[in-house]
Amino acid sequence: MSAQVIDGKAFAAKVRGQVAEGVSKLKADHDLVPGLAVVLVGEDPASEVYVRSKGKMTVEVGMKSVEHRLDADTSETDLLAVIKSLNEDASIHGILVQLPLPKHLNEDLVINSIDPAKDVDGFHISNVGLLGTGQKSMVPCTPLGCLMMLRDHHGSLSGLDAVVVGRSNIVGKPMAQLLLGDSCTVTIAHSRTKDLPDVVRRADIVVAAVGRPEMVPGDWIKPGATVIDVGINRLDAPEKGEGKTRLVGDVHYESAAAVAGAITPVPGGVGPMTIACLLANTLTACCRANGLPEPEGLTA
Ligand SMILES: Nc1nc2c(c(=O)[nH]1)N[C@@H](CN(C=O)c1ccc(C(=O)N[C@@H](CCC(=O)O)C(=O)O)cc1)CN2
Repeated sequence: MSAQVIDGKAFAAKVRGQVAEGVSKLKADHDLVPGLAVVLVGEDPASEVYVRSKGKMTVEVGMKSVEHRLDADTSETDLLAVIKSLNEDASIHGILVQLPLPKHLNEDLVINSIDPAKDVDGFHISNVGLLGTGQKSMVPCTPLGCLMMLRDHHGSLSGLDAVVVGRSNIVGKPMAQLLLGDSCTVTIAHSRTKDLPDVVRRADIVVAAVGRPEMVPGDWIKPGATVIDVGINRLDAPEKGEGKTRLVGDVHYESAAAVAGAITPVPGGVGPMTIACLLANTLTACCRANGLPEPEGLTA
């Protein structure tokens, strides 16, 4: 294995430390405490874990944490009423609705009912438009985390060829916008892209966010390229014992690590950066709401 492993867990801890410093300065200088509200509808086990972690880490960096846990059969009207009350609550600077939502709820309608200034996920249509036109916005947490790791590894990204494999609204599209903003030459590829291996082979930076376990093998990777694996796929692992599972990314780690210059592991790569960037966005939202300068190094 030759690639340098980009340690997302350690990087995320550093980002959370910077957020905690920013929070303590806000308290000392302005008597302000950023507040983050997380809304969970239903009992999806993975979502439960993520929401618990978000609440714990919010408190650890010194912010106010509020959780709204609603039944799986909650009506759209009731969910919108919760969001309206959070939009109007001056002690809340960030609102997040954990995804996926139960099927009977219209995800776009729900997300677009969040005050865009409090939309710390960056999923509101206004924030999507602002990011797409290069204006100040709230930036989706996972792509922001990837960008931070890439900037840290490369310094400047200017002129590099980047291929994003995946075209989701949550990761692929905003990731491409962020890389363009840093002057990369960006290709968005996906499962139907013609000659996908050759397209990926051109890239100095590969961001894999396609949601298919180990889809990108090492022989698609240009020697020395940086590989950011956004995938989190849980597979059965009978070799570890009955009922056991293991997590893999969208990249075949062993073969890719043998040729890449740098690579993020799964777990311990992009995943932990998602929550760290959520906290960074909440601090940013609080600063903006109060007309204060934004924290340095924590935004795009
Ligand atoms: N409203 C949102 N919903 C969802 C988002 C989001 O950004 N906003 N992203 C994902 C889930 N997610 C946060 O919500 C998230 C996913 C993964 C991790 C993480 O740290 N993963 C670990 C592995 C965890 C495990 O063992 O299962 C890792 O990769 O090391 C954090 C947050 C969907 N929903």
